[in-house]
Amino acid sequence: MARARSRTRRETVVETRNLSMRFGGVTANDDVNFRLEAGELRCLIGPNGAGKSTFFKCLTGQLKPTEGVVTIRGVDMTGADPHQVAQLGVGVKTQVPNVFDGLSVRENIWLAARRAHGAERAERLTAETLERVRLGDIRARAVGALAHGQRQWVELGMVMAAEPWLVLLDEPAAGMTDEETVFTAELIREINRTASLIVVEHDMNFIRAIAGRVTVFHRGAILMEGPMDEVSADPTVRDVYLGHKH
Ligand SMILES: Nc1ncnc2c1ncn2[C@@H]1O[C@H](COP(=O)(O)OP(=O)(O)OP(=O)(O)O)[C@@H](O)[C@H]1O
Repeated sequence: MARARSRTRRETVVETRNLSMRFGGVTANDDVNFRLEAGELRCLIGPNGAGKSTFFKCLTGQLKPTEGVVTIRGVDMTGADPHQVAQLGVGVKTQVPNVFDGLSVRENIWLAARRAHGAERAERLTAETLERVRLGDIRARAVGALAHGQRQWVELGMVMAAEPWLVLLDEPAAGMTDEETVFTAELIREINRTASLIVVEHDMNFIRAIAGRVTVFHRGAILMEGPMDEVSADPTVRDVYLGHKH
């Protein structure tokens, strides 16, 4: 019996229990109970100020929740530092750029690979990653001289080169053109072949393109979860986005 059950319920890779985060009088997250299963690609959506980024930061160690617990693969990571989260094999891309502008595309990706792996493997992963993010032709260019979209792909490449099993991305398609957004969605689906993902995003077309499950935040709490089609057709979700219900 136990065996049959474990086959139907996949491993929980991220869980929060009764997570709340307050900034003075502002409740940014309010009693959030969240669960991500192995292999999932989950988007966090919701109107401005709904609490998505705050929740994301509680998962990555950028913020320590006021109340509640965060576990990653069953390990209590509540209030852990970002580097402790990274050490578990978690790849994180925050809204704040995390590249060395003075170094080349290749050097940035190599550094990320080398942080996680030995020299030989880092070399191989760097070459593979440059292909995957299609930046091979500009590998020698300084990252500081690149266009916005290319910089974002360098950062995604840095996440990929470490071969994480869990990836947390905050607005990976922000400021991109439609064409760039399409390729970014492709990259994310590719990452999902070997990693579970949580992606905070605004762009509805992008969310449809990556086609994962969606968790809708509203006023710091989870309003609804499900496939994008179901969620976007839900009258309450539509009202929240149009600002009818406050
Ligand atoms: N450091 C902070 N100090 C005070 N209030 C904050 C802080 N960070 C977030 N907040 C508040 O918490 C609430 C949730 O903000 P959060 O940035 O998590 O929302 P969001 O859903 O990510 O919004 P957006 O889509 O605009 O990024 C907002 O009312 C915001 O003003």
